[in-house]
Amino acid sequence: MSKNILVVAGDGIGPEIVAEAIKVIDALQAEGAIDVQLHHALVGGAAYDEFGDPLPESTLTAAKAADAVLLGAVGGPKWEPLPIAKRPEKGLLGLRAGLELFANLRPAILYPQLADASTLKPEIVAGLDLMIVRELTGDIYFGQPRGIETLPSGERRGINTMVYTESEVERICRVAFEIAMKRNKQVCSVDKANVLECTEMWREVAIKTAANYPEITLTHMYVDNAAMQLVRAPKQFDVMVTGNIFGDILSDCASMLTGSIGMLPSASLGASGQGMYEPIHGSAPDIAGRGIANPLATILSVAMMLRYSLGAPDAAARIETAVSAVLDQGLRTADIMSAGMRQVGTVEMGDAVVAALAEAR
Ligand SMILES: NC(=O)c1ccc[n+]([C@@H]2O[C@H](COP(=O)([O-])OP(=O)(O)OC[C@H]3O[C@@H](n4cnc5c(N)ncnc54)[C@H](O)[C@@H]3O)[C@@H](O)[C@H]2O)c1
Ligand SMILES: CC(C)[C@H](C(=O)O)[C@@H](O)C(=O)O
Ligand SMILES: [Mg+2]
Repeated sequence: MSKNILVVAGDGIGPEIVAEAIKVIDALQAEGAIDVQLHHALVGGAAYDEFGDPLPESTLTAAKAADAVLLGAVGGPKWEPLPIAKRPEKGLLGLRAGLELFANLRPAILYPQLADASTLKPEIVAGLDLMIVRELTGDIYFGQPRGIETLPSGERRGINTMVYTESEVERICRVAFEIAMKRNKQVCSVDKANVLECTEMWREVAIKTAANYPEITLTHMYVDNAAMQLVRAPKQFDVMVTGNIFGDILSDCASMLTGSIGMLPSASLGASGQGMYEPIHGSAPDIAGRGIANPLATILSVAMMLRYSLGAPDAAARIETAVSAVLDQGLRTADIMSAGMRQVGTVEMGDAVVAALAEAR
């Protein structure tokens, strides 16, 4: 039976990179490898401009009805900062929370062809295959109280609150442990338990939950050290599990080990099989409209979507093989360009992946 994908192209480079991902979906559909129907909706700045609301009710309803959501990126200087309730990020955060997508998987894999593009020396980064499991619907992103208030003195005070319940920590740790069971059975939980009670509890719950997974080796690291270790010796990690804000920051950091933030896909999953798939990067306003954005993170997000939500692991693997083939051909967008390679734009890169897909059968 046909599966429904809600496409949310978003703002900035969002529509440019999503167009290339759709080409890949269309190519798989044309040859009968998948059976999907695409629907489109607005979130973020585009939705704010059209409806005065960064997350229109109709979009959330359509997202809930879909088997999967493919999202480009949202936001940009035109809309930030607006009054907090209207900020476009509320659109994306509202979508994640509305769909209860608490588990954000952010794999950071170095394609060997991009060893030159990594910010680390080849011997330190070769073979990197890291999975960051980021909690996505809690933490300081959603904790109350929040806001900006004016004190009697007239000075303003900005407030955000880091909050986790035990059950929220337990369920994200379980996701990380289940993933680790299919990998090297090693999980590093990243926290700031030396300072923040919320993450002190995180660590306790992680240890308690790990008791259900006797084969797992669970280690703990403070987030500041983890950031340093990621750029010092990233291969010491296999699966990292962490909260929303730490995971946001660490995954951007890890992306550069793979050559570019334009290479990292993500899957946001809940308790059902439904998921939202998006590159980890943003709307890149500095390069929007120039046709130079790297579409590979979005195309690789389609592969994750096929694997995790649409039950098409073979098609997913073919996309990953096609991406590798295109890199073998020496094609590089500007962000991953290195000596001796051929620089291409967003559209040419997407076309090359579609062409390679036919070969990857
Ligand atoms: N998931 C999302 O929708 C998401 C994620 C992060 C940021 N944002 C939003 O995006 C806007 C811009 O944020 P930012 O500049 O801090 O982060 P960003 O990720 O958009 O860009 C950071 C840098 O990486 C580059 N970059 C990002 N994606 C690229 C790609 N595919 N190819 C080549 N280069 C790429 C950009 O040109 C920029 O120099 C903000 O409004 C922010 O809130 C949205
Ligand atoms: C745009 C923003 C709300 C978002 C986040 O912080 O989660 C982004 O940085 C991401 O990594 O997806
Ligand atoms: Mg981020």
